[in-house]
Amino acid sequence: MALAPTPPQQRPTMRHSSAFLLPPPSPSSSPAPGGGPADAATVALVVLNQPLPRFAPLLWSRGNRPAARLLLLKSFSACSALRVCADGGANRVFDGMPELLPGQDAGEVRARYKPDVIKGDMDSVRPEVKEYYSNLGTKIVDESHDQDTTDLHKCISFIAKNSTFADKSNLCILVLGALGGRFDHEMGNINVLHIFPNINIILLSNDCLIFLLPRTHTHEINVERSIEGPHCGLIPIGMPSTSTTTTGLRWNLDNTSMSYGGLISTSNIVEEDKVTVTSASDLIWTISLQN
Ligand SMILES: Nc1ncnc2c1ncn2[C@@H]1O[C@H](COP(=O)(O)OP(=O)(O)OP(=O)(O)O)[C@@H](O)[C@H]1O
Ligand SMILES: Cc1ncc(C[n+]2csc(CCO)c2C)c(N)n1
Repeated sequence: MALAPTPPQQRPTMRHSSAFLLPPPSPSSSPAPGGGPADAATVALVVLNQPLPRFAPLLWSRGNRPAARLLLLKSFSACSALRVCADGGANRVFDGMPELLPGQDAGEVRARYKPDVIKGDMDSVRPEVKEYYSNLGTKIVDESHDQDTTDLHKCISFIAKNSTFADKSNLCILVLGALGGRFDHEMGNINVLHIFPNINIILLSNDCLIFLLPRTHTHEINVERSIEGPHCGLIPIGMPSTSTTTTGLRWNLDNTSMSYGGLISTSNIVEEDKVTVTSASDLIWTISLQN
């Protein structure tokens, strides 16, 4: 017998925040308000084979300095506990980190930004990059036998199996370079959100971020208006939503149905610091990032 959907008023609330993108607080300032998935979350970083977003060094190295780590743990805890490169993503770290930090010695930067793992079908990582990181102790996981799942999918499976992240409710996976490239790859990356609906995965590019809002929860999205918005979208991918209700947007939905081929919410505008969303189907939330 099919279970009846949970009535909207009985769903637990899931809180989201992009506070992990804020510049690190200065030691003298009081902790940022924080909140959301990154609040006391363990963060894993996945780098894809796309130009590194400008905030890649910030997200990568937050956890390296003990003092900063402590401070951040109290505020928004965006320390990357595990850094995984999806195949050719390793080339992007090797080439891109020195480019993003031009005032610093390239060799020193390269050695500092060492991935923990390179995983994928290994048809894109350059041999010298693989050897360089392997010599520094990076774990290389060759899954060239699997030509049915994407490298991002392989990386998320790897992180999900890692015992450090036994408590999935406390895990936040930030995926760098997921958007703004080849459309088949972008769709594959968004599909991964639907394959792992119970893991908090955030797809990032320089221009926007995307995450899944599972239908099982009411969502409270704390908008960091100094760095994100105002443009946003709510999109049902894969199946229509018979009912979505929102607050905090210029064009709110009120028990409204959405479907591909019918109404979807694009070019919407965030009007309040907090946006709430309840929906009968899983939705994709996307918001612009300010440059
Ligand atoms: N142009 C792109 N746009 C968005 N995501 C990308 C793009 N290129 C790669 N990716 C992401 O980075 C991951 C690793 O990329 P890589 O190029 O190593 O994969 P690949 O399997 O060799 O790709 P393909 O053989 O289809 O070119 C991919 O699984 C995908 O998630
Ligand atoms: C129906 C179908 N379409 C495409 C592929 C190809 N493919 C999908 S993921 C992947 C690995 C990329 O690193 C490859 C080659 C497939 N296997 N099955």
